[in-house]
Amino acid sequence: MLSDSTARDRNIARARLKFLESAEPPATIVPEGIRNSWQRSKYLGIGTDEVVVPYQPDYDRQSRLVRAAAPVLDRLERVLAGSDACVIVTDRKGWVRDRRVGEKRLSAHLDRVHLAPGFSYAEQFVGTNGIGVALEERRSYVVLGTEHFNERLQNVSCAAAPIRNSVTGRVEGAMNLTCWNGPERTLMAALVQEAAGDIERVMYEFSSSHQRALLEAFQQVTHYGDRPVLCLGQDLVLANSAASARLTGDDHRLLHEAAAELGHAPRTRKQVQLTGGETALMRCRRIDSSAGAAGYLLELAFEDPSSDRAPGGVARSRSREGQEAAKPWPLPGLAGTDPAWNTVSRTASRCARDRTPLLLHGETGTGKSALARAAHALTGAASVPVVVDARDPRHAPGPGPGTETGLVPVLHAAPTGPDRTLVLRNVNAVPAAEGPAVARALEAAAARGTWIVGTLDRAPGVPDALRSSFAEAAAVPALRHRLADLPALVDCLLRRIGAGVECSPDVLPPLRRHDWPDNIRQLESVLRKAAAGRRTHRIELGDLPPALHSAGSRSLSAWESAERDTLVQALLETDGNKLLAAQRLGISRTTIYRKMRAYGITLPARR
Ligand SMILES: Nc1ncnc2c1ncn2[C@@H]1O[C@H](COP(=O)(O)OP(=O)(O)OP(=O)(O)O)[C@@H](O)[C@H]1O
Repeated sequence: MLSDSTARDRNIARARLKFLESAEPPATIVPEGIRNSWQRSKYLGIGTDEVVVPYQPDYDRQSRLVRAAAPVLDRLERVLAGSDACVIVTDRKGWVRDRRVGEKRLSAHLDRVHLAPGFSYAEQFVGTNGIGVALEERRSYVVLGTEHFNERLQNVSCAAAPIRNSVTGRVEGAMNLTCWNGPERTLMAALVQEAAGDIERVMYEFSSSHQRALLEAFQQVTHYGDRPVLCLGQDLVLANSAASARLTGDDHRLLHEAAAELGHAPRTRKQVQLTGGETALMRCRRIDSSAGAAGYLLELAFEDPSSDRAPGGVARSRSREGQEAAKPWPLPGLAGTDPAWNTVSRTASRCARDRTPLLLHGETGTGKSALARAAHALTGAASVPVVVDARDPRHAPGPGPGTETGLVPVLHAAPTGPDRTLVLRNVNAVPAAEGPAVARALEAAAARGTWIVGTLDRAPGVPDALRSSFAEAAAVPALRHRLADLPALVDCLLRRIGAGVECSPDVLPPLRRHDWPDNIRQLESVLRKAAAGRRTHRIELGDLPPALHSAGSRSLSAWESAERDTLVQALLETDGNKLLAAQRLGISRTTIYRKMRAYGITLPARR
């Protein structure tokens, strides 16, 4: 005779097959939550024989959730050692953030079905599973073997419980326990709920010490004045009325990103263009609590002098800086009027005129060498700057002392004089051993009136010996931080590309959405390729590469890229008609929706 649980499993398995094959809802023998989840999964067109889930390896391994879960998972890992169980923590969207497995066989199985850190187990990708249902229904849930939508998950059972922020009640993630199917599964729900509660308590301790630290810093600053102040924590925003009157939620996000980029520098300033086009000059301080980094305190000054009512002179002079930055500073052959770009253009021009050695830093392709060239041209010099790249393998140091290789002889050979400019590109790549000799070569060139410019991308480290070779430093903004300049840059680059190439206005939105890790160099290359392959007299949406139609920032495998490109191509060819595109590809409409979501594909609505 069958045991009760085996008979139940068989009945559920039968009900599932019948549901998949017919247009009827699942039989009532199936628990209600599972029935609902099966219906959602079927509607979304999720596969039943293969687990296809998105992967995002670049996640924050030090997030508050991960740190709060670590001691709880450590304890459970010790308790479960050698057993056939595994504990997992996911974020609120179902992305697996940590996993501890008791035995190897289960570990190998979970790897095969991608139930591992970096993958998403949201219901929309995997169908009915403990994590997905608990997050969807916002309550703890047990999914037993055959209740899983996907066959590959049917030999395990799992229980999951949401992890909530105990102050706001917001779901922050899920705690999950998975084990091979077996009789002991009744205790699973109690265990995960207790573990989720433990994580919630640790998170509460973190956030209360973070919130105390932020509140204290905010009160100290706002007590003495009425200038705009904003305090940004992970789930806390404090703004005085001067700040809240001028900022939107999107501005908070922009300012948070800008503050995070400034990193650990104790007190730093930066200009940020807000979503309404206004420029804010922010002074940023990182606030730490006993539980680690709590957030940022931002003191703001706006471009508009009427907003600058701070009693001290500090904010007023900064507002003047803001006004200065707002004035364009055109340089020959280059485009842009973003305040940060104006500032660096003005600095470079002044340094070129005064022959002040300048270090330009910024991400690759932002225009550091181009700025040096243009500022040099603005002095009226007839010569062309000499650019020496410290990363060029031809300038690698020779086998021993006295050999005539390396950077030094190249720098000594560069023409020098009052109308000359010498650009040392990638200063951070100068080998430490060569540093002192390179510094002497730059000094000798500067002594003869040559303007010295160094460039540096994000990688750290001007070699010690070269620190005093540059009297000034200026930052060149990344393209994604000066998107208001995109139309002007596109025009400028198209003029450079060739006779009469134009761009349809439809092309700008996807260009705006892209991250541009290689900045203007990458924009130029995209436009060149689009211009070369364009089907009409101007560049249209369909001439852009598929990656530009997808907003995902994760790196895709070769197979995923190919799949995404095929989807985009089909969508472009059918003028955004998803049904037609799905038919053309031989997949269902729900699958096309799911894949578009997974790859972040965005195309304008059909006209
Ligand atoms: N403001 C601009 N207007 C037009 N073109 C620009 C502008 N800024 C940069 N470019 C173009 O972008 C390309 C990359 O610029 P550049 O080589 O100066 O970047 P970089 O920051 O020096 O890069 P790297 O760090 O890799 O040395 C060049 O073709 C340059 O002409």
